[in-house]
Amino acid sequence: MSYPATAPWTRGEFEERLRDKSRGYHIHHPFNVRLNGGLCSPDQVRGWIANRFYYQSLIPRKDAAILLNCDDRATRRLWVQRILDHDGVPGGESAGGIEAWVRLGSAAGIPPGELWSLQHVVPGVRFACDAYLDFARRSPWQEAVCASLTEMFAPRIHQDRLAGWPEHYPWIAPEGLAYFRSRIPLARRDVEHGLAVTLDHFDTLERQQRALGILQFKLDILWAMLDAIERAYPA
Ligand SMILES: O=C(O)c1cc(C(=O)O)c2c(n1)C(=O)C(=O)c1cc(C(=O)O)[nH]c1-2
Repeated sequence: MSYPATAPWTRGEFEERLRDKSRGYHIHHPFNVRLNGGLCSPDQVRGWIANRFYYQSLIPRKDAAILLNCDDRATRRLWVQRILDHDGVPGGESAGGIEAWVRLGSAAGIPPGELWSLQHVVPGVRFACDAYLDFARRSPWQEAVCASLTEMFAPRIHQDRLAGWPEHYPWIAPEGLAYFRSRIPLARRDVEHGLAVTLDHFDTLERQQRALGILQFKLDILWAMLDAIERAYPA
């Protein structure tokens, strides 16, 4: 039996190609390699935390843009949890991911007001994060879901931080690292859902190739953020 050259990849093959994109993840960026290898100065670590705060602060707005564009109730019911994970629920069990990031900043010596002021956010980081929010606003919701799939690769980078930072950066109070610990199960849960949406929606070869392009766009955002941070906080 012969298949036309344009037959879509099987689900397994498509997923493998998506996962293969890990090779371009920011875990391999020279700045991250130095950061998780214990080679960054306190100013560089603080610069990274303060700049990444902008990304964290936009994530729930990005997820709200997906909800706005999503006409599928079943998806919205699952997706709304992501906003609560980051913003927290008043009186709830967890203060939320953004608050946990603020605590990371405090543990590293950055007062909350200084983080919230965004005074340390450099233009390249701002542009990159804004591009992600803008993409989620303007694209079909399934494409924005696909862009979130860099989270497939995130548990490893969080684990690297948990494993290395206490020894490399003993001046950071250990309770500040709680954000990284909290994200590992949440990222796995999010990816399970995001991957199911992506494997269902991108069901022709052309669409599957588009999905790989979207994932590359998101990898580029994360990479460009570290390029900008590296430039702002030279060794
Ligand atoms: O620390 C990291 O390297 C990292 C990367 C990513 C990512 O790959 O987009 C996310 C996160 N962290 C993260 O904490 C997070 O909540 C998150 C949400 C999303 C998303 O696209 O919806 N990515 C990420």
